[in-house]
Amino acid sequence: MAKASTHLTQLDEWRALLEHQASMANVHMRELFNQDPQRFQRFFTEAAGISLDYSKNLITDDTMDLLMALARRCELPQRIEAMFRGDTINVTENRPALHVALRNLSDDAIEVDGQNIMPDVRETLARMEEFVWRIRSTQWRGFSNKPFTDVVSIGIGGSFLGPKLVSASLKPYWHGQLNCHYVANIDGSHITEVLRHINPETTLFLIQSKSFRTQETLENTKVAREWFLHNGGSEEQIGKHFVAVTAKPQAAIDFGIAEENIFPMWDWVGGRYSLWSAIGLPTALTIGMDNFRSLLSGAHSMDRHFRNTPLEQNLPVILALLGVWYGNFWGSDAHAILPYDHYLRGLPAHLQQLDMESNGKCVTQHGDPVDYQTGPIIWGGAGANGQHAYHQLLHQGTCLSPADFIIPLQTHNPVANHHAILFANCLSQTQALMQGKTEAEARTELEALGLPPEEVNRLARHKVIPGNKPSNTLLFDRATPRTVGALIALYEHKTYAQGVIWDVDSFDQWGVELGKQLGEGILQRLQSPTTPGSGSDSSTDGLIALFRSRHHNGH
Ligand SMILES: O=P(O)(O)OC[C@H]1O[C@](O)(CO)[C@@H](O)[C@@H]1O
Repeated sequence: MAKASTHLTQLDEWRALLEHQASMANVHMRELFNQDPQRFQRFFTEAAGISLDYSKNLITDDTMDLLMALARRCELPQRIEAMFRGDTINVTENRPALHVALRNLSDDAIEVDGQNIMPDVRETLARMEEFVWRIRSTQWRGFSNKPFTDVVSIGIGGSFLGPKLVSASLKPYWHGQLNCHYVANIDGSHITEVLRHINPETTLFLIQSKSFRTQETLENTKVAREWFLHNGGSEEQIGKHFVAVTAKPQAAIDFGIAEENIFPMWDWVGGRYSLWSAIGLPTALTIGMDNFRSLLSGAHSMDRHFRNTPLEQNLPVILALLGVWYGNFWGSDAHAILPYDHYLRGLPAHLQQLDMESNGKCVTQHGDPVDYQTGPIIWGGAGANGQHAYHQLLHQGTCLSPADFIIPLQTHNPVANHHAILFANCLSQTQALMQGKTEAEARTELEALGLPPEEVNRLARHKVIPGNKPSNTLLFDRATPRTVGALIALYEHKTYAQGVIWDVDSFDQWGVELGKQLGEGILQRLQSPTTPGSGSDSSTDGLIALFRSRHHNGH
């Protein structure tokens, strides 16, 4: 068990980091690079096909030593082992978090309650394999005997973001005849827009819900079912077109899904860690099972790295500790994810759920309030697009948001000189963030343009860029199933490692429940004028009345 967290800020290791930060407060990264020509080599490491340059951070060797000491004091190596061993690390839900078992390609057994879970994992993979083969080879067809052309995955949160990200990341590996769509939102426009473009005869619906009681997913499934029945399908043919993935098979059966069309999930997989399970079926259908297994093997090599590599060379641990450094010692409360790869543009959205749902916590795993910052706001978007939008704030704004720049060395689409230009853009951003531009440099530039002295004086300060803004550069050869698997697993482990330092339960998500509870009562009041419950608060009452007034008026 980790050090009791109310004392985290009292630890000698924590205090040492506070003192060290004070000594670093006026150091500029430019100087650090000037002083040490080996800085890149010193702060560069690789694992599982992913390279990490973390030299453009506000760190010295001492910083890393002190961060590693904190990690050891928080028993990070023991906690990593506890996760792989299947200990009950999700303490509030009283279960392990064993997404690593889903990609365990070794012969090692992994036990939950004394039972080896690997046979179930392998059997499910074999079932997926057969199912994927039957659909892709057109053995399994729609009700009019036509091969499937479209897969619609209905799910939300972890039952949506992970598979959607992987499908999009691996678009070059898609089956030419099979299109994949995702429906998540309860906003009726989402499913309307998807249904508008597909044919019920050739569409397969995958209902993805670990709990099988998520409102958005169940309501969208009802709409899909009605649409199917009103457009040529019949009750008897539902079995050909509706498949579910869930840890609650009875709920899916009660809902009308045929028992043989249900793929299992398990309590020991968290929703946001579930893309490696049968929740990955839409991905497997689009990229094929061989590629899906390569995805798992990429993640598995990152797992082995995380488990077996000393903290000093451990990629997820390094990223985690850098996040702790900025969040807890430099006052940063945001972290940007900037993939310079069109196919990986969904990465910020997936990592938002992964990180913010995992570490957005204000009590420790023992239930004590924390007196330090936990998970940051994760945000971001595709580069180079962001350079023409929010990078201004990164360069000259007042908030500190360290950023991960993520870029492949090679592209799947060598169009003209695009990849070299993209790469240059990525590097120029990290360089600009690091070195900035001094007032003297700004003046020299303006003078070189021949501007009169008063114009130089007026503009120089606006052109100053402070620099000293931290970034990581993550590289891999190309977005292949293996590298994408390793990259996502890297962030999963980073998230867990930070949760260990902050002593939170990274695998529960009680915070999302209150909105769901309140939503039920509000829905009743929106729909029924006789439902009591007014007087909750004037804002909510007023907004409910406004909605009802529009609906009474027939809008
Ligand atoms: O797969 P389910 O049970 O439908 O849940 C979907 C998502 O909802 C959440 O529980 C949050 O509301 C996520 O953790 C989960 O990924």
